[in-house]
Amino acid sequence: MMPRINVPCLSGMLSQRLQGLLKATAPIWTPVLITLTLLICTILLVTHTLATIHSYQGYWSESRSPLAAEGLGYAIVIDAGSSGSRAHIYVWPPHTGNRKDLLNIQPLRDHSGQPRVHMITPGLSSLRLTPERAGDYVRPLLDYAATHIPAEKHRETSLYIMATAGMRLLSKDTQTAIIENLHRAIGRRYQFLLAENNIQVISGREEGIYQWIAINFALGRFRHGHDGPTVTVETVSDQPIRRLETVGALDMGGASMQIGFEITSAEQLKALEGKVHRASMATINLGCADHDREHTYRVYVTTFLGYGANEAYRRHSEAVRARYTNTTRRLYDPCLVRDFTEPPPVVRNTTACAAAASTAATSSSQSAPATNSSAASGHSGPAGSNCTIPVVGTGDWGLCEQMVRRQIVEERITRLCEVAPPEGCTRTLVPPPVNLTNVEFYGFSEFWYSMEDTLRSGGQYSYSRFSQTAKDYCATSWPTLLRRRGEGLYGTSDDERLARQCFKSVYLTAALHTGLGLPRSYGGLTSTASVVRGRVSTWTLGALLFKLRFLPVRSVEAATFSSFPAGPYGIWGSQYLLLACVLVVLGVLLLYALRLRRLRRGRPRARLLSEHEPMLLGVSVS
Ligand SMILES: Nc1nc2c(ncn2[C@@H]2O[C@H](COP(=O)(O)OP(=O)(O)OP(=O)(O)O)[C@@H](O)[C@H]2O)c(=O)[nH]1
Repeated sequence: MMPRINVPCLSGMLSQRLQGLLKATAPIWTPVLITLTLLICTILLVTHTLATIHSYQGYWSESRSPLAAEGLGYAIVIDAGSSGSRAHIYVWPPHTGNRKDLLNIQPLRDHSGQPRVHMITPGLSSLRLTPERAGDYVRPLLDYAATHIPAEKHRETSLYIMATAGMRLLSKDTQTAIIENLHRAIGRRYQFLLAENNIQVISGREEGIYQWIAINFALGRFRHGHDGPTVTVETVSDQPIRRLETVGALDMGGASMQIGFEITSAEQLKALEGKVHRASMATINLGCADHDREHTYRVYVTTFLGYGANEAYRRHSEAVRARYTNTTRRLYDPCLVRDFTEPPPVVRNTTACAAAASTAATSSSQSAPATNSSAASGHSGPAGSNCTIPVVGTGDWGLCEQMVRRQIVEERITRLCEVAPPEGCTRTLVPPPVNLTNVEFYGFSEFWYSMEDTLRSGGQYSYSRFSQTAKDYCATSWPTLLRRRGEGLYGTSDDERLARQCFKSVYLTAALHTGLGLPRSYGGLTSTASVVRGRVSTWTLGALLFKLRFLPVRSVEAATFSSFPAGPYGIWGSQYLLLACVLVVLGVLLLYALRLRRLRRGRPRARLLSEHEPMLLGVSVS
């Protein structure tokens, strides 16, 4: 008779059969499972280790890091500006290990707590005719740095020389000649790390970005948390982010001026549509990972080459001299302090000058009153065909303001391209196409020197207060100013600062209100020295933070390398992985123990069951 199979019972029969099978084979599969789990974990960990070794090696070979594996890291950044070069020395402790933190880079300080900075004048661009003298030029700066950085650290101390507007105004060939000579001379004499692109003429945009980073770092605006003014940022990801509000940076040097501020709203972003403005946008990621939105900032940053205070003065001065006619005996400049006589003007060889020179030569009574510097220069009178008509200050704030404002407005239309794009041509002093009145700005360099040095009006800016102080200053006669300086009123201000302070004060306000279009009632500007709330805020610090921004993640990897490798999700990703592996192994072990216990307890029942196995399997024979 054929056996009859009861179909509805099939699945139950099978599962019971499976259970029986599992029970029977439990002592075999549990150790196999454990071994497999351990094997997979080992493979994963080895893969991570290899990946980490790879990135670790890449790091050292790629940047020849200035980061000391333990102890302090050092770097030297030379700001080679148009008016002089300054060596800044920076130092930082090992990274905290938290990927969210930037390196805690600080200036090296002297015993009184002042940052160690050494300055030389004139600017690096003064080597344009003698580039072979680059080694002699930079030596005082590097000797200074070498003295203050421990000798055993020299080999791991990166040296950066970043030249700004003065060098930007030179031809590419001249720039290259100076840079090559610097490389050769430094390589011969010093041990500092000097990669090929560590000596650079940086763009105005870069300078602006670095200044923006530096001030926000100094003010703690890159911190996490909401212990300060916050803002909703709509411009870095699909979801708005709430974080600390950053401030804008205004930097007026001798030859150029930079502005940088964060674009936070979609509305501002829309206003910046169009090629020219898009070119002024920079996306800065200060995080450790490529797609780190929390640390990504969209910054509007632009530079106005030629709109530094000294270059602006040079053009203003030319405009004054352009009023020269055959009959001019002396020229008057409302922007120079009253009764100051400008040393003989720039050498110009025009027919009119030649005529004036010969006229002046025949009239000793008309020769220029010599000032200290003009006498020293040996050009206190007419010199052949050179135009040496004196320019006398009248210290008239109102007239000067009119002149300077007109200069800015007219230059928007007429200024020729002095330097190849993208730096020069289109960058006349125009307002950015977004409303700046709600932006808080910090002003550097001339914004500080011109407000504070002689006028003692640094800090919170107010047009009415500042212009009144400056108006009084302009109208003070030159001999009175000299006497006051003798009494210690103007600190270390030299003749040039005292004499041009009137122009610079006017220019500063015109740059803000006519150039950048800020209303005179605007009160959001704070001019500041290079130290803000005890923290340094020079652009060189921003440059270093930016250049070393990937060091934190690498140092985390490096620090944890010997104990446990970091994976693609960092050290925490790897730790989670390890934890998961351990939990799985523990779980399997527990299961195994429970099984063994139950097997031991249930052995007689198992035997009993096995006696009835055919029935339990649902096969009945009829
Ligand atoms: N009073 C005072 N004036 C300074 C000092 N350093 C520079 N200046 C003057 O301030 C102006 C701007 O100088 P910097 O900020 O050094 O600008 P720079 O780097 O030479 O100029 P760029 O190349 O355009 O960036 C120049 O006219 C300098 O003469 C300083 O320490 N004190």
